[in-house]
Amino acid sequence: MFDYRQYKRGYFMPPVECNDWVKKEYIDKAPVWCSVDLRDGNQALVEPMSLDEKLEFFNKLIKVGFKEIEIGFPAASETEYELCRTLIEKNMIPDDVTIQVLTQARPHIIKKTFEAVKGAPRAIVHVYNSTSLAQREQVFRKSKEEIKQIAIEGAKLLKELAEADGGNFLFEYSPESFTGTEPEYALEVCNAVIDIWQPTPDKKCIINLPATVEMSLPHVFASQVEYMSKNLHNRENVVVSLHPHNDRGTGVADAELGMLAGADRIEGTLFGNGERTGNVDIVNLAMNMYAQGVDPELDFSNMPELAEMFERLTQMKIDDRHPYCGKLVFAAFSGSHQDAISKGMHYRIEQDPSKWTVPYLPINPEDVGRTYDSDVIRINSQSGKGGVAYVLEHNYGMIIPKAMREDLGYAVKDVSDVNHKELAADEVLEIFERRYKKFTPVFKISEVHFKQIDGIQTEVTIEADGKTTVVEAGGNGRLDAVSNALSKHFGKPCDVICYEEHSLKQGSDSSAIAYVGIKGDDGKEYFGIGIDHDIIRASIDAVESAMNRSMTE
Ligand SMILES: CC(=O)SCCNC(=O)CCNC(=O)[C@H](O)C(C)(C)COP(=O)(O)OP(=O)(O)OC[C@H]1O[C@@H](n2cnc3c(N)ncnc32)[C@H](O)[C@@H]1OP(=O)(O)O
Ligand SMILES: CC(C)C(=O)C(=O)O
Ligand SMILES: [Mg+2]
Repeated sequence: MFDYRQYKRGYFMPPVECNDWVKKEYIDKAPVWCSVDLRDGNQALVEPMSLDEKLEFFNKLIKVGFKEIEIGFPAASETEYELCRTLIEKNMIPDDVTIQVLTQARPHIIKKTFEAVKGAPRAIVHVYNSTSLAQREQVFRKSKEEIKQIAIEGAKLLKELAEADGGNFLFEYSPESFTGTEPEYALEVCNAVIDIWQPTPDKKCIINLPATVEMSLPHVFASQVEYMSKNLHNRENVVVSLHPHNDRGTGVADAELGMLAGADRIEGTLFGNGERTGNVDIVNLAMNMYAQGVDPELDFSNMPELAEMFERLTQMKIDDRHPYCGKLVFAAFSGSHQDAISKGMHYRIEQDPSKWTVPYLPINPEDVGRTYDSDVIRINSQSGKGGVAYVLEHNYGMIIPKAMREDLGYAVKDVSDVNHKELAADEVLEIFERRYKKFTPVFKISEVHFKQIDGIQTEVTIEADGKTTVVEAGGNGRLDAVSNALSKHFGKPCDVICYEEHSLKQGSDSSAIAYVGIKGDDGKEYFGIGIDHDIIRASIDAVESAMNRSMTE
């Protein structure tokens, strides 16, 4: 049954209008980031991570720059508990990093959690209970007052056990399923918790507003967050945290608008792993800030390494289109995009290499450990001359003359179209060489001699149809003299309309490439190339190839 009438909107608007967040244009400061990869991410995996895998993940999160890391739900399993004990007992928690542990608001689970964090240099104990209408009615079958009592009792027990332990603990409370909870009621429960904890500037508490299930447009969530942020007790000593999930595919928008609405902290995961459609993707969020010139306070400069670790340990796959990280997110196959990117890259070098404004690429791929050569301009049947020229320039140092690009562009895309596949750089090179140099010729020039009398006089030895002929001709330069010799011998025009050359490699073994275009007797342009250590030889080869093309096409 595919019937939309069985559904209705399950969220509640705040009792008063809350839309000050609309007036803020962008996020100008990184929030406090809390990774929940090892808890929410882990609990959603087909095979939760082992102790060693979690330790590797933890160390990588530290390397990226996370200062708060929810390491698990210690009462859930031996592995979760052991991770906690290992990090504490082996002094693996850096001084500027705080671990966080999650517990239900149930006494035996809270007690077990405190046993797990005993001796931690610092720890956030995160307690939650569900407050939504659906869960109150269906799961707990309790009244609003009874559900509030669960939160109150949990909050009291946290305070009591922390005081008894004397350790360095901070508290966090989540009205789980906040998005399905009436905002006035969520506020009432959170304020009851704050009133118990009595946070101070030195010991703030965290109120975490989860979009446990994302239920609304992001602006609705932002209004709910603003309502909470404006009405929480002791607000200056409360860190308002968000924990968006991505059920509607707008977890990132929830987090961003929620920050505009007053949130100070974000809980999320790398690449958006997590329950169902995932937690909010912190890589995406942080890179969105980065791409607008705001310091995200996380370092994603080696995205390929991070992605490799993530895929290996979680056995999840990062989509090819995943923002800032997927294999294809910097790739341009289409001609007009390639042309603009290629021109934008040159413009940047000419104008100000310290600024990035290249069209179609929100960030410089090199910033996240990607390369221009293999990641950006890729060739298939949608590609154009600019892209093909870019590939040859960036991979082989060949600067294809403008006049030749269209002819080459169509030749390359035709191959891709016929074979129905992307072409790698070496395949583009092969097409280029086959078209302009390595094809079966009508004739060959086996010898050339020059004399400098009244300009240049030449003797060109031409081999065609099994015959060898020496042709004499003159010209105002070597290339002109050779093209005149060819024209004389074959009785066809060989007018050079384009000639460019440049060296290909630096150093003693440097070779040169020459590009020649001629106009044939049909008025069409034909191109050839020559590559040799001797630039004269390279240019003669190029005109020979161009003339041959005009006689074979
Ligand atoms: C949105 C989230 O991601 S929340 C985090 C979810 N993560 C997990 O659950 C992973 C780890 N969890 C576990 O390993 C287990 O659930 C445990 C070990 C914590 C508890 O297991 P169990 O004791 O078997 O109970 P279970 O999780 O099924 O909970 C059921 C009972 O706890 C109650 N309960 C569930 N959550 C809470 C809560 N946050 N606060 C208070 N009571 C709760 C339920 O109402 C139910 O009560 P009942 O026995 O009276 O019917
Ligand atoms: C425990 C809470 C914060 C949670 O994971 C959620 O509500 O999604
Ligand atoms: Mg969650």
